[in-house]
Amino acid sequence: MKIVVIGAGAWGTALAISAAAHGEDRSVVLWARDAAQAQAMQAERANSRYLQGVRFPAALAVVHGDVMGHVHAADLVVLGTPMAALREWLGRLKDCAVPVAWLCKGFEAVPPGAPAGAYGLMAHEICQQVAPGLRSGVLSGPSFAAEVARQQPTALVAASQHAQVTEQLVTAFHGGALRVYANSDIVGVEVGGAVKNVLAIATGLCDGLQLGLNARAALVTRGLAEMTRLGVALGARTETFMGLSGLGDLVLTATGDLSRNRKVGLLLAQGRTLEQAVASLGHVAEGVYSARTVLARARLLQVEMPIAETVVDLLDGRITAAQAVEHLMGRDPKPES
Ligand SMILES: NC(=O)c1ccc[n+]([C@@H]2O[C@H](COP(=O)([O-])OP(=O)(O)OC[C@H]3O[C@@H](n4cnc5c(N)ncnc54)[C@H](O)[C@@H]3O)[C@@H](O)[C@H]2O)c1
Ligand SMILES: O=P(O)(O)OC[C@H](O)CO
Repeated sequence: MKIVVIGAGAWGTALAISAAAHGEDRSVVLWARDAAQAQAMQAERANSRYLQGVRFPAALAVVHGDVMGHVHAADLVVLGTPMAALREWLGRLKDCAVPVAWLCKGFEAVPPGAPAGAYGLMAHEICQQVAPGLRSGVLSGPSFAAEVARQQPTALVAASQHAQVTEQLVTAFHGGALRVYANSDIVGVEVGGAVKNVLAIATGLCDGLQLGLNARAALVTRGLAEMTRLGVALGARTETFMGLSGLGDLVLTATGDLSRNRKVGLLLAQGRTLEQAVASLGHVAEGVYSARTVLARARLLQVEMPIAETVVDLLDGRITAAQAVEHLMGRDPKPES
């Protein structure tokens, strides 16, 4: 099996390492956008910018430059870029006969200056728009890149409307320290992966303000209710949110200190500006870019998402961290649903 991974950040690299480390009959090509980074990775046999101390297996080759020759010879193409680059790449791959899966977790950001009511799309919706003939899907679930690169046990979920794509993802990545489950509910899997990032900003803020473990459990639980309400309104199945891409990824990202989204909340609680917090990460924190779209889509569907709304108000500078807490605690009593 030949797997091509496009995007050599933390997650693309970790999965490329993992796929190359198990199975004898495979080759993995990792495409890096940056020539200098590609050269450094080729020389060091490691990605020291994003995953220090992890050596590349022999079956992993790093390439740069024209990727289409590799793409057409592949059995599976994996897009490891952030959400912001997905539209561009799906456009480039639109006539590709090979199955394509993305790893990004988010909703497309609302472009600056967009008219009121404008909203971004989920990854599979972008694909339907720009590459409707592509056999495509998503690989998601609770997974910190550093742990996967070190071959620590991890469970993922592959989702697609095409069974052949989920089968290719399972063949490519299931084995060794990775378990890959299949799910046909791509809407649920993508909503879970996007909304947990927004909620992790909220729990980071909560922990940074030292509000306590009770408060964090309340945020995670009520956050799961928000995520599920939005997902079901968008056409997802409720049970998907009890799975790896719902509860699983929410618990990991909201409580695990390896999370970049959680770190944004922690830094905001320390009084850093959003620009300072984002600049200090050195990685993408998708919740920062997805939050407004999550809220815009919820509003269009008349879905109540008070935690996401509070995160958006905070990110946009309309409220302070202290006011965010007052906002959530000052809400009227409600039935638990
Ligand atoms: N890091 C994780 O633990 C993890 C786990 C699961 C999912 N994800 C998701 O995977 C996606 C990527 O995350 P990451 O952690 O690898 O990000 P990262 O910040 O570590 O790296 C992003 C990479 O994407 C590359 N890139 C940016 N724009 C590009 C473009 N137009 N074409 C090609 N490459 C481009 C950058 O050069 C960089 O190498 C995000 O959506 C994230 O939510 C990350
Ligand atoms: O570091 P984060 O917050 O982008 O989270 C990484 C993964 O999505 C966790 O599953």
